[in-house]
Amino acid sequence: MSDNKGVRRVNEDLARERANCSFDVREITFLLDGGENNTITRKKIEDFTLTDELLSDKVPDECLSPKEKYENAVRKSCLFGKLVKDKLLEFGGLETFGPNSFVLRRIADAFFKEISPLLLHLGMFVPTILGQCTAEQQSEWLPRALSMQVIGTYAQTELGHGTFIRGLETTATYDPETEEFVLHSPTLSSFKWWAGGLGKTVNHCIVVAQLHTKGQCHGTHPFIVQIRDLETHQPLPGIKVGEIGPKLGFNTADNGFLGFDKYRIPRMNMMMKNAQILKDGTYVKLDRHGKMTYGTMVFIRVMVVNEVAFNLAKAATIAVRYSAVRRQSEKKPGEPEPQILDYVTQQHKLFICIATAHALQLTSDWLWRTFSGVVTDIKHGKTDSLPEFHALSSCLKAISTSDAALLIEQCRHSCGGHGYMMSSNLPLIYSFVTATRTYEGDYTVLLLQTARFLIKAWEQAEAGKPLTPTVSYLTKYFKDGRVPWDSTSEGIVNAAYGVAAGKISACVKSIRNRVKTGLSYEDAWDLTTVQLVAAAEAHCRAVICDVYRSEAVRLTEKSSPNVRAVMRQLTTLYLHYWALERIGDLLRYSAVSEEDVVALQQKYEELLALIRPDAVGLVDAFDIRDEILNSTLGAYDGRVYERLMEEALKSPLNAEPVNRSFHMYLKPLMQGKL
Ligand SMILES: CCCCC/C=C\C/C=C\C/C=C\C/C=C\CCCC(=O)SCCNC(=O)CCNC(=O)[C@H](O)C(C)(C)COP(=O)(O)OP(=O)(O)OC[C@H]1O[C@@H](n2cnc3c(N)ncnc32)[C@H](O)[C@@H]1OP(=O)(O)O
Ligand SMILES: Cc1cc2nc3c(=O)[nH]c(=O)nc-3n(C[C@H](O)[C@H](O)[C@H](O)COP(=O)(O)OP(=O)(O)OC[C@H]3O[C@@H](n4cnc5c(N)ncnc54)[C@H](O)[C@@H]3O)c2cc1C
Repeated sequence: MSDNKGVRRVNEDLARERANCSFDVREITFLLDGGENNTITRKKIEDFTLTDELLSDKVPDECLSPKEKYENAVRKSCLFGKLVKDKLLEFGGLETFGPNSFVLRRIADAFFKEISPLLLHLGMFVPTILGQCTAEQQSEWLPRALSMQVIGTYAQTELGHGTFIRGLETTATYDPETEEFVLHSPTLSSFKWWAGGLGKTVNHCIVVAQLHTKGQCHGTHPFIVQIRDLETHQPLPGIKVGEIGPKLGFNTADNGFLGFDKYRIPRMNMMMKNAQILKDGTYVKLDRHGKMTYGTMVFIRVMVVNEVAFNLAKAATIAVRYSAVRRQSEKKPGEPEPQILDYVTQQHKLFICIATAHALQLTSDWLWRTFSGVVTDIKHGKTDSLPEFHALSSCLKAISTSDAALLIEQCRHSCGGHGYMMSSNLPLIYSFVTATRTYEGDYTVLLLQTARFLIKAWEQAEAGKPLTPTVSYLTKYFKDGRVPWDSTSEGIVNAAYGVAAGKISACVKSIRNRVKTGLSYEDAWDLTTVQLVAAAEAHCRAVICDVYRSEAVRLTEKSSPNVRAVMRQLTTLYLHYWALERIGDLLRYSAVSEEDVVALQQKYEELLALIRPDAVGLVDAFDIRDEILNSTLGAYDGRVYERLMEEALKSPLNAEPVNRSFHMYLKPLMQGKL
């Protein structure tokens, strides 16, 4: 579907693909948007936000200097921020920042090829105020933050520590005399490092620091800290702040560093929902669970699953449309060059990207609903569901970001040389998504968090105790022996759970055997971490396969037969792909036979052929507007070569026929005068 305005002649191959598509593209768009009404609202918002006047960039962003790029990003952020403030709240007020904030995120991509310097303001500063402040503090900070009088970020990571939060060195020492906290950076490694927008943009930030009072340290807590003057924007006395320099991506996010020299903030600037300091310096802990101050990280991990699903959908749209337009080589001598989409290897590279985008999107919707339940529980003082949710969100964040980054890179490979052009947008999509594997909790570290939970769950199963929903399968597989094999979708999901259970069991055995040799539990755990990461990955894959399969069935119950058929083909393709990828595990833990493996491969190849005629329709159904795709290769009309040339001509190097370096260096070199 496209209502893109001003679309010129569509490439003939793309037009033919669309004519041959077996289903009504709009139907799948509605499914992915969560209903027709959501699609209508999204399109309305897109229509009045994505105007040429706001978006036009005479020189491509990637041709600007770092400083110009940043300034352009600030300009657009302010325009975008004003738009959100003035207009978008009409579409549901603050509620817009619930699931509908995904629409805002989507539109933001039309404004920023990289990142808005204000992303962390809306993405982390505001959510932390909501999650970590008392009602009284919220009434002070939230209106100022939402009206952008106060612009903030989230400064937790330091030069010396990111993963190990308990190891952070910045101190916040309470002084009862003045009722203030004294923030201090005692070492170079204690300097805050990385916070987005900190380098040049924000005037406030949330600082995570070790709280000291009455001579005792109570661990890390969040504080709201003003770092720049609201009028002059100069850093305040006692603050050392700057930008950390060029990175693989995120280059318009002005990630920054920050150090404190005995810098004072009022007592009430400690975010006091989960712990308080009384005027006399008494520490009062309100968090019965103990990790409630990590709440913003959990929230962002949930958001990130959706974020990477959307970015993978963008990459798949670009690569599939390009593959329908691009013709190369010959299959049989003398025949016309085929569309590269007709190569089975190309289908193998790309259809898994479409299926994974669906799998992650549906899993993310399910995760969001589960998260809402946990938040409601917490509001009622119940924190029992938190350990399971932490384990679930950690592994889903790790696997979704890692899979998406690998598959986006695969989309780039599938576009050959042109995929390497910045104007294809694939390099920027990749550089953005590959960072998600690291920030908000590194891949390995988060999988090891899930593994802790899985090992405990296994021990509970052994003791005959009840298990929480996402690990209840362990009871079923709590026995030695191989899982029966059955090649239906349900059978493959069961086998995936069987593999996870087998791997968890192997980890438990390994740890126990090592402990028996006299090692401490910690050492035995450490030596088993390669297996533990693999077990957590297997668990997570089983969950994604299960949720994707069951959600796709549920969502398409009322769909037309053709939509149901193509959605079924995609889920089956996904399950077969992962069964084949993990065939070694299946041979080890299930009763799959050699003939079954041959049948799996054959079915997988049949599915590629079945999906082929609908591939362009499937990416059209993501309904990502050209302004948001930002790609010479992926635009709806398929005018790939024209766009590549148009963009090339915008290069500043083409502004003059001869560059001055010819006269300065080349000519002297040619004439032996250098
Ligand atoms: C235009 C519209 C805008 C709207 C925006 C919307 C969307 C945008 C979406 C996304 C983009 C947003 C922003 C993106 C840009 C960049 C953002 C980057 C920001 C950052 O990058 S910001 C820094 C994040 N930095 C980390 O992410 C550090 C990772 N490091 C940790 O997270 C911890 O350090 C850990 C967990 C490794 C160890 O922590 P530890 O040492 O204290 O704990 P320990 O290992 O001892 O565990 C003791 C017991 O606590 C349990 N436990 C731990 N954590 C828990 C939790 N969260 N909940 C419940 N239980 C938890 C354990 O499971 C265990 O349980 P048990 O004992 O039962 O096993
Ligand atoms: C683009 C980007 C934006 C960011 N934005 C912010 C921000 O706005 N605010 C903020 O506070 N932070 C931010 N960060 C920091 C980010 O959260 C951290 O980089 C991340 O949590 C990883 O921590 P680290 O850098 O300390 O990695 P390290 O922990 O040093 O990891 C290095 C390696 O050691 C391994 N490792 C570490 N610990 C263990 C362990 N226990 N077991 C096994 N292996 C281990 C890791 O797996 C990894 O391979 C950002 C980072 C990036 C890249």
